[in-house]
Amino acid sequence: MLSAENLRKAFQASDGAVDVLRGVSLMVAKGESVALTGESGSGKSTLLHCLGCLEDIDSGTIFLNGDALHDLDDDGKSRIRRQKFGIVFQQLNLIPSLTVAQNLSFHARLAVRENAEWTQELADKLGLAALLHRYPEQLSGGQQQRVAIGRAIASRPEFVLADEPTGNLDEDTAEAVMTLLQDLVKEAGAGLLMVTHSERHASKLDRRLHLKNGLIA
Ligand SMILES: Nc1ncnc2c1ncn2[C@@H]1O[C@H](COP(=O)(O)OP(=O)(O)OP(=O)(O)O)[C@@H](O)[C@H]1O
Repeated sequence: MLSAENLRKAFQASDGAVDVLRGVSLMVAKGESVALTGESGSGKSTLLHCLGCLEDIDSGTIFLNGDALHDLDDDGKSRIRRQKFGIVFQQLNLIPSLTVAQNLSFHARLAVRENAEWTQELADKLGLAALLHRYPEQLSGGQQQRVAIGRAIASRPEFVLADEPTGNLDEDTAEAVMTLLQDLVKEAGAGLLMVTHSERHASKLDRRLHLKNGLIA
């Protein structure tokens, strides 16, 4: 289970401090898929980054299956990120100099959990089997998004954090990619917290959390 209690996070911008998270508490169970919605600028990406140890919090607690993430130093945070989380970023962050196959197994290799059979199974399920030797720039937007999803799941994470994984895709492709993501996460028995602007996608997940004025509404 991933749980956060009273998370606070402010940024110092050139025009003053921005209080983004003002006491956020939430819980996502293992195997549960939860949508994170909220207006643009409400702090969805910030919350995801804080939960995934990519951004330091000002105060509050974050626990993943009993481990306190808020107490970890930078090395500890990197280790947890590698071992426990699969993260799909808004800007996919595929590595341009690596092939699709190498991108798919990149995080699994870092987590020392590379498994050729599982990676091949993912490539088949994601419709990437014929593209394994291509480079990211030789793929369509939807194909790149599927590689980013496969890469996040290849390391068999306990939790997948996805920041609008279907942004920039047309409705039909987005729908197909979403279904794949949900199926793969369920099959892996992982939890999913997914930022989305789409009512339709949010309604397909088990539950929804809505961020408003720095709090879960
Ligand atoms: N590094 C930063 N420095 C200063 N302000 C920041 C920084 N990162 C984010 N912010 C501010 O924090 C607020 C929340 O940003 P965030 O990206 O988390 O929102 P969001 O809900 O994900 O938005 P969107 O739906 O548009 O992607 C915004 O007001 C943004 O301007």
